[in-house]
Amino acid sequence: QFVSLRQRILSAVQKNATRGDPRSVIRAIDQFCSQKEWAMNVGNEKGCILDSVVSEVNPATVLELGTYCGYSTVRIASLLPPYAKFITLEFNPDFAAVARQVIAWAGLEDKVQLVEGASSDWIPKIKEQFGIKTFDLVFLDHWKEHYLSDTKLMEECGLLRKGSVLLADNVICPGAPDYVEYVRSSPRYKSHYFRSHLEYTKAEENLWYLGIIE
Ligand SMILES: CCCNc1ncnc2c1ncn2[C@@H]1O[C@H](/C=C/CNC(=O)c2cc(-c3ccc(F)cc3)cc(O)c2O)[C@H](C)[C@H]1O
Ligand SMILES: [Mg+2]
Repeated sequence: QFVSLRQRILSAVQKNATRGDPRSVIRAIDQFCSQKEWAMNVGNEKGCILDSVVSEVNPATVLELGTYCGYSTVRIASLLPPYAKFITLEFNPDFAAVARQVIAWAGLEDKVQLVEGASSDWIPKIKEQFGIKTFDLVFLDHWKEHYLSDTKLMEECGLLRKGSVLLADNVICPGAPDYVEYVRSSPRYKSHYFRSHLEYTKAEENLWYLGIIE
């Protein structure tokens, strides 16, 4: 019978990764996606950039928009200090179900809260529901046409402060031009991009790093 790509990714993790070992989970997904089937995980090249930003920011509060199969969720959660609060939003129940199992296989279910629902519904409720004032780090990797609206929504909800870091995947491919235009022309943001490649390919890509300066 038909087995979805997300199920095949989960099976590859359960077959090849060691329970409780986040790095082996990441390796298993990267091997599957580079040798068997491409999937839109952030991948190892951009993943290393993500790791360095997480380590440098050393965030007490993190928000991820778009969990997908949990690849970047595992990368981020494995680097967080014990007191950190990490929320990842995923509105597709099938992806949420796979991501929960990938996160659990890595032994990180206590480090991250996977919330099933749309960012636009949940961002306004985060303060009261999770007792979070502002986010030290936000990783944007959901539908690209929602990067801008969700960033504005986070601003309006007072979830961003001076020093908050927004890290956005795919600003080149598939691209988020309105988002790039907005943050580049806004005096509130100091932006910087990390040159990289689209996951598992040689195509040019950037991770877009934004520091909020006021
Ligand atoms: C209310 C809606 C918004 N709120 C939302 N709230 C919660 N969850 C949301 C919201 N919007 C979406 N999601 C979830 O996030 C995930 C979606 C992720 C989307 N990612 C891409 O499209 C992409 C494409 C390529 C790519 C590159 C080259 C190619 F040739 C092909 C593909 C590469 C990449 O690295 C990519 O990340 C997940 C599937 C989806 O259910
Ligand atoms: Mg992406």
